[in-house]
Amino acid sequence: MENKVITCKGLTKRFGDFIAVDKITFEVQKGEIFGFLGANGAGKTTAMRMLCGLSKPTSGEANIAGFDVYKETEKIKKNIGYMSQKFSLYDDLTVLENINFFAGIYGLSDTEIKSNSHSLIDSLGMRDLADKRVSSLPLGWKQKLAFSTAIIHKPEIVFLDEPTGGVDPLTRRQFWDLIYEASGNGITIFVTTHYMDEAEYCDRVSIMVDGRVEALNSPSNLKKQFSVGSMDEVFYHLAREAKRGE
Ligand SMILES: Nc1ncnc2c1ncn2[C@@H]1O[C@H](COP(=O)(O)OP(=O)(O)OP(=O)(O)O)[C@@H](O)[C@H]1O
Repeated sequence: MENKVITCKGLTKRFGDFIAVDKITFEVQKGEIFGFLGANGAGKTTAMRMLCGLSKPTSGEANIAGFDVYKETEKIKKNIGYMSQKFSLYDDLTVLENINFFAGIYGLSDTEIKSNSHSLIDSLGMRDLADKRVSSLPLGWKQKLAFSTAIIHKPEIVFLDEPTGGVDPLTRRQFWDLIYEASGNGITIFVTTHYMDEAEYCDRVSIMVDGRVEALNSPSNLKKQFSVGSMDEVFYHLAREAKRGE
């Protein structure tokens, strides 16, 4: 169990009287692909912001890559990558400018930036697109580029908040090839999604309902636990109990 890179115990966030995240407890192993599911309003983003050191918990404990979420938020930020649908790339910069920008933000040296950015562009098969503005790329390409820039500093963990919103299943599948590659290189993946095909690709999945983690296991064990044939049905079974959401 020495390979735990995320541990949280009784982690809670209140907004006034409202308990957005209610005593969540789990551990994630190094290199694991951990799916963080829940209906709208279940508390995923609030929980993820605490784990990234962006929001102070009300109570409970959490340790990320060896650092405490109350006292060592700057160290956490240096050791993680983060990608969301809302915050990713600069549309008016080129592909290469975006890569260089994020590499700089993540603290890489000029020499590292030069060598990393060119090998990244090659590995993504984007050499012909290096000088194109990001605004001209299809969404699927933008997502792959955003993911690659989020891990350019080889973080311990990358947090992905609905990374593949709005693209078709084939493009999602291609995106997941990058996720598997990163996980094979020892990067832990913490991913929220509303797509149940993606839930099937995770090593383990937790499902939040009204601020609490109501189920946590591998997709195959969850299906056994709820005696159903798909993650869709597992999710429906739990989410229909939810009081929050739409
Ligand atoms: N700053 C805040 N002040 C008050 N309530 C908040 C605040 N941030 C979130 N909430 C509430 O906490 C609950 C959980 O929100 P959160 O955004 O974490 O859910 P989510 O699971 O990420 O949902 P979605 O899938 O829609 O993004 C919601 O009811 C939301 O309205």
